[in-house]
Amino acid sequence: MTQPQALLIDDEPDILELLSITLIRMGIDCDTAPNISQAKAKIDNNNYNLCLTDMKLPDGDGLELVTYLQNKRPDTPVAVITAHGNMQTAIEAMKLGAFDFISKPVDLSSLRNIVSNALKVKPSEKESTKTSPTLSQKFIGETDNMQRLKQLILKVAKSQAPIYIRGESGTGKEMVARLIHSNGPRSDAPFVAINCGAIPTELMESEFFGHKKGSFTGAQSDKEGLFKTADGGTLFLDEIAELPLNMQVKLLRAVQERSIRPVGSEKEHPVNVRILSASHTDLSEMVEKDSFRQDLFYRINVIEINVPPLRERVADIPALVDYFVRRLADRNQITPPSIPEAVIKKLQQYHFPGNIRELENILERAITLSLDETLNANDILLSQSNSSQTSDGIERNGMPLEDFLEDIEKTEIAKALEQTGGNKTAAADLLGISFRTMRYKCKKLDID
Ligand SMILES: Nc1ncnc2c1ncn2[C@@H]1O[C@H](COP(=O)(O)OP(=O)(O)OP(=O)(O)O)[C@@H](O)[C@H]1O
Repeated sequence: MTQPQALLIDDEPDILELLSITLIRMGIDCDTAPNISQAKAKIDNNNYNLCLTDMKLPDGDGLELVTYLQNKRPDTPVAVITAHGNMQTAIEAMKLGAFDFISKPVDLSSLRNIVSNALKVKPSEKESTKTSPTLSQKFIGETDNMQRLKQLILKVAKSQAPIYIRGESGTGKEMVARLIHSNGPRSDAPFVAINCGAIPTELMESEFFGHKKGSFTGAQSDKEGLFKTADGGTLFLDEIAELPLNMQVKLLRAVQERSIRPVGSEKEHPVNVRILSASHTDLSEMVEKDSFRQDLFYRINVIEINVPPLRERVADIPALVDYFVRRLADRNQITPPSIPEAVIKKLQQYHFPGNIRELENILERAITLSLDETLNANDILLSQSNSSQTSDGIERNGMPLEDFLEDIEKTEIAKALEQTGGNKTAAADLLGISFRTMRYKCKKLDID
């Protein structure tokens, strides 16, 4: 196998030497350039496996090279070297397509991580939505917006940029995060998902960063946090809007410094994780209301991905139904029932507040209850709980508004819990609220 080749661009000979020595020790051939014009000439004539560029060069800035490479050599990963603390330039470079960034003074172990991840990036001709098995077989959707989403997943999978995935409950945000991980250079390392709304506030810091034995009552032994578990891989922060403000500060620090400090420890530990996050609430609105930190939002939202609700891609319903029915039949060891057009029509007219997860649940219930070889439109039970008719026809009868609204809330929650067999997470999805809100409301309204 031929040795990989890297182009290093910096006007400071000492830095070029440090970078070269580190990369040569990793078995990489190094070529160097002191400015943008020489770098461009070399890029034109060589197909490098990796470029590393300083941001401040005598004849321009590194962003120009990032753009140049995106156009000329889109398969060559480029990482930028930024002045310490200059997060803004690093984020701008990643938005333009840089693979990752490293700040000065260059930390050699971070440099080695970035370089080895960059060398694992596969060129795009070998990766397309057709050839990626998980994308073509498990991520169902051929409508234009889903095709664009699949292309975007493959593109961002190659970079290390933090991604924020936005979409209603049950649209497939976690699936998108898993696909970004499995199609990228970290795919052999762990993917760790955390639901930020499901961790009790008092345990959050220890869950994220770990703790030392004896650091608080109940800490009977050292514990590794989720950042450490995800080391080398991806950490997926689901429902990030649920993070309390004090944890937002700590998360920002960990993301910025790329290191963590377990509760009760004096020492910082470097970690190498890619952060993906998701939420069904509008984080930018929360930033405006001061309930989400702007600096954290800016840091995690380098690239935003929107997952469309199911009602905006009804043309995908037949393929999704086919996929889920086969999967459910396989799981239950039965022959998949046939699906008449009337079933598809009924589903396509529904508004799916719980999106794909709700579709899956509806089909599961229908298959479990129906004993026929053909699913009947009557087997498809659709929730009324989110329809606009909910409070129509209900008389307030002089009841104070607050009590009246509580009554409605209680009824709707009870209905959703009944539909999901008492599963609070699924019921929260059906109602379009977070698990944490669900837990809070159940407690407040005295629902078991
Ligand atoms: N395009 C798709 N093709 C097939 N299955 C899908 C697709 N999108 C989502 N699913 C399935 O739908 C279910 C819900 O997806 P997922 O958990 O990723 O949604 P989510 O948006 O993260 O939900 P939540 O907001 O509750 O965290 C999962 O079982 C997932 O496998």
